[in-house]
Amino acid sequence: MRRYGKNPDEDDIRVRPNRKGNRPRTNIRPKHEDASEGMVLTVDRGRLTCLVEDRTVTAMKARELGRKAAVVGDRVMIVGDLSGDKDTLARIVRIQERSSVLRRTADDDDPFERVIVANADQLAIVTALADPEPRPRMIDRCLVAAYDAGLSPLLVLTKSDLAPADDLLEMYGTLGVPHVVTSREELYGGGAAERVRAHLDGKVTAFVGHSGVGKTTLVNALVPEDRRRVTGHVNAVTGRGRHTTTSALALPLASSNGGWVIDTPGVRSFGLHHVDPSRVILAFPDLVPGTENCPRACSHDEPDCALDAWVEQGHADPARLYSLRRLLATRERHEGD
Ligand SMILES: Nc1nc2c(ncn2[C@@H]2O[C@H](COP(=O)(O)OP(=O)(O)OP(=O)(O)O)[C@@H](O)[C@H]2O)c(=O)[nH]1
Ligand SMILES: [Zn+2]
Repeated sequence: MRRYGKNPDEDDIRVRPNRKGNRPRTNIRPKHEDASEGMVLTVDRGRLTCLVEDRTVTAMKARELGRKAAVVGDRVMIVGDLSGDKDTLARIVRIQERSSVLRRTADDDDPFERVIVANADQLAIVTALADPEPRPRMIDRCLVAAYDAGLSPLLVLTKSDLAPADDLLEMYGTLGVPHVVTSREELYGGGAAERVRAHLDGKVTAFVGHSGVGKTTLVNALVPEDRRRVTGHVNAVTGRGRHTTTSALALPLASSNGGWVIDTPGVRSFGLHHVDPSRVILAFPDLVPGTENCPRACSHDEPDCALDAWVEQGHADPARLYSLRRLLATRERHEGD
């Protein structure tokens, strides 16, 4: 029997002639009052793994979302089969407003700058003290990305069995960046995992670091045993890690108060050309009042910048202004960034 009325389950819904002549639309839009909220854990070729309550649900983006991509850490509204059973596919119908976004820079593999992590609170910058040698410029760029995105930075210095941390700590002491020094032995026997965890509890922390710095070793010490990754998978031919995916992966922080560790494989650097000096300077509250007499849209690194006078008058430590300018200067890309 033919039924009338607006039933979204109806197969033969009549469509209105479309004046613009593009794809016909039904006047019945799907309703999503029954959607559940989930968190995106990882993305792989259009399939998103989401946590809905305590279930892991595979989902695809609904067409109505258009070009906007959901990324790891996103809070999304999902409809459809949310059982988490094998071979089920749910639909993401909305991406909730983000509290923060972290952008990866464009590179050879991908010409577009992209958001890689949403809603992180903190950026853990993982640097080895040796093998590979620390790269302060890279650390500075990560700090700028963190300050610009409104994330608090955390410096994790690994491989302390190979070299001391003093020089680096002196360099970053001026910035007041919190830090933890670790080694593989201390992570898996000593108290280093607990020391790192103390900075992560209850927060969403994105981990970045160059290949070989010991990020996998570190992350594995922080997440439940059954979520650990295999380390040392470097392809003998290409020299690259086996996991070439650019998607990050959210892992629960073991024995914590709802903390998340977001591992970001393949993130070599951040796009910084969108960075606004007026946001970076917010990480320097002692310098902010000194900018009152700056010219409009001051880069804080130009002859008329009022910060020189502010420091000369003794309102702030000159080393802080030096550090700010060092950070702002990393916005210009160099070879190897
Ligand atoms: N000496 C020393 N070696 C370490 C330490 N932590 C990790 N390593 C070694 O450093 C190498 C790289 O460690 P991974 O944890 O795989 O490093 P990663 O940063 O994840 O590197 P990719 O997998 O290439 O992204 C491995 O051979 C580790 O065993 C440490 O504290 N001290
Ligand atoms: Zn200025």
